[in-house]
Amino acid sequence: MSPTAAVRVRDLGFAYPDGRVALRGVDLEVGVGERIALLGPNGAGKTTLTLQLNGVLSPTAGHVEIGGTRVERGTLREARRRVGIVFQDPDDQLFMPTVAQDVAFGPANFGATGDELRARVSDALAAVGMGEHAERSPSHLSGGQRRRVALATVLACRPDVLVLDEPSANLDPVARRELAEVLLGLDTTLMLVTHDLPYAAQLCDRAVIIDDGRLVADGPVLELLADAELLGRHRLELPWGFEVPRG
Ligand SMILES: Nc1ncnc2c1ncn2[C@@H]1O[C@H](COP(=O)(O)OP(=O)(O)OP(=O)(O)O)[C@@H](O)[C@H]1O
Repeated sequence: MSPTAAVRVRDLGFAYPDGRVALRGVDLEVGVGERIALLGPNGAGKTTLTLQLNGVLSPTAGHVEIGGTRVERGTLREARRRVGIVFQDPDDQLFMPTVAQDVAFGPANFGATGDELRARVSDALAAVGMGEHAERSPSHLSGGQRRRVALATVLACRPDVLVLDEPSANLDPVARRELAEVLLGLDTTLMLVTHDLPYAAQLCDRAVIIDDGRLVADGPVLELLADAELLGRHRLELPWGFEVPRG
């Protein structure tokens, strides 16, 4: 057990208010700077797990630690600063009149002002290649551009852990590749929730499979993807013709 783990999830259980159990005894440790894919079929509990990391949802059993600090009532603000979640639908994250205002919103909320705030906005927009679009309305951007801006809104908060929920969904092949290049250029701890197994292979070293609220596999991403029987058991499939690169 590393004292410097970016994320430590201990025996985590969660049931929604209607009684549906979404997580059962999940243990997971993610090292600083590690890139890990969270794989699993629809309804497995992947999004529910990510929402526990910054306290949007609170566990019904077990706990989460971020950078060694337990996520609980008194540390929620800190957890939200440290863990940035990019939601699947960029429109959940964009609501201001301009791109720059959207990107400034998070860091301003965490206390950044003046030159510091301006630098955060321009750095985050430059990181996602959207610097030229700062004064445009997010609603006038393409889906791929909105996804980049949504990522910038989170990067501007300079999180220690970046969580992306289905970042490649609905992107054209060029936008998908460009987003991968952006993500590969970051040095934060990365947790990627995806059904896009080649994307997981490209971006991550390690993967876990979650099914029916349980963590059922954890290992090098290429080893997991090469195990057709394991994938089949958890309703995961590589795209036709995709060859798992030899690790
Ligand atoms: N607000 C909610 N109230 C009750 N049950 C919910 C709620 N949100 C999700 N669930 C249930 O919790 C379980 C886990 O859902 P979750 O969204 O975490 O799965 P997922 O692995 O992210 O799925 P997907 O790949 O489809 O996005 C599912 O059974 C789902 O129906």
